[in-house]
Amino acid sequence: MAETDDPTPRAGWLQRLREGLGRSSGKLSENLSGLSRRPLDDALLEEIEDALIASDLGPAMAARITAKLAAEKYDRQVTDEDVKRLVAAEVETVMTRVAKPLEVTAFPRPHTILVVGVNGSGKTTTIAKLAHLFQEQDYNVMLAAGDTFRAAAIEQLEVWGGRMDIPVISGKVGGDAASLAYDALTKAWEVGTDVLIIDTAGRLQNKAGLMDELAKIKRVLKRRMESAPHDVVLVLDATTGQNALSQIDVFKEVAGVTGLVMTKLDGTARGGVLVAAAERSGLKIHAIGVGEKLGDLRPFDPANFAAALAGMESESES
Ligand SMILES: Nc1nc2c(ncn2[C@@H]2O[C@H](COP(=O)(O)OP(=O)(O)OP(=O)(O)O)[C@@H](O)[C@H]2O)c(=O)[nH]1
Repeated sequence: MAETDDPTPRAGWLQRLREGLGRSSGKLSENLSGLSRRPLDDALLEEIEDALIASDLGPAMAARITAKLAAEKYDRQVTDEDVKRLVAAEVETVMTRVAKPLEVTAFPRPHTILVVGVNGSGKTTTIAKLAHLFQEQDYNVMLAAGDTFRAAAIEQLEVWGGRMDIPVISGKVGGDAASLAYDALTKAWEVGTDVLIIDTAGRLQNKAGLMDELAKIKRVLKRRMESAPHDVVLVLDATTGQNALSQIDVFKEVAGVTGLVMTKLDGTARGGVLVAAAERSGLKIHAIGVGEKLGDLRPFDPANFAAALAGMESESES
């Protein structure tokens, strides 16, 4: 498990973001390399479009970028840098529409966040990282170990809570997740906690069971506090590529997801999948993870993400 004392200054984060997305930007460079040594014509435009699709940016974005390139450079020499600059600009435009860091807005408190996703997506560590972000903003946080199916998930959350000095409400393995969530909300309300983050089970193999369980959790939370949960956050593992996209569809259906966190962008050359996920689902992107340490998950910043994905220097770095 990762360490907790990880202050992550802003420059350090930009460096990590760039390193984390290095495989993805490297793949884009590789796909584009050697393409731009002749004047831009229809055949070259098609090759560039294919290279962008092969970089997981999705066909719609690839088409828009090549259309812009044609408008700017037809019959003229283009460089890889010209294409990357357009990729960065287009990705930034699309991602700016969906970028929305999680905010503590509920009044009265607690702001209640339900976290959903398949096992192994990085859900538990993401909860710890989000808690860390809220602590950095001086909010007090409580966690609820609502993945009652697995002892390891409960223990892992308790360990994180202990390290960060955050209370963790947990129950027995096999216990009722909804009543645990209700107890946690009651407790958080009583002690004046700012943010309650609730873990949930992620067994997609039993879709109907999962849907019932998540619906029940939401129902009982509402019984205690009509506006809860204030966010239903889906954690996606970027390394699962296209699978991540189909998980969005399932979890939108079973859990009424309101926003996304994508983890493990450092472990894949397919970082473009976040762009495809945003375009396809229209869901808000709250944060991205590029490593295992607490400071490796930060609120989503479209300009820096776009620049890192395209392998360009971002404005804030220059
Ligand atoms: N490289 C990398 N690893 C990550 C990231 N986020 C989480 N992980 C690792 O992914 C693994 C799974 O994370 P967990 O938090 O245990 O995932 P989970 O979804 O709760 O999975 P279960 O506990 O198995 O249900 C752990 O080893 C994490 O350290 C990330 O952004 N980058």
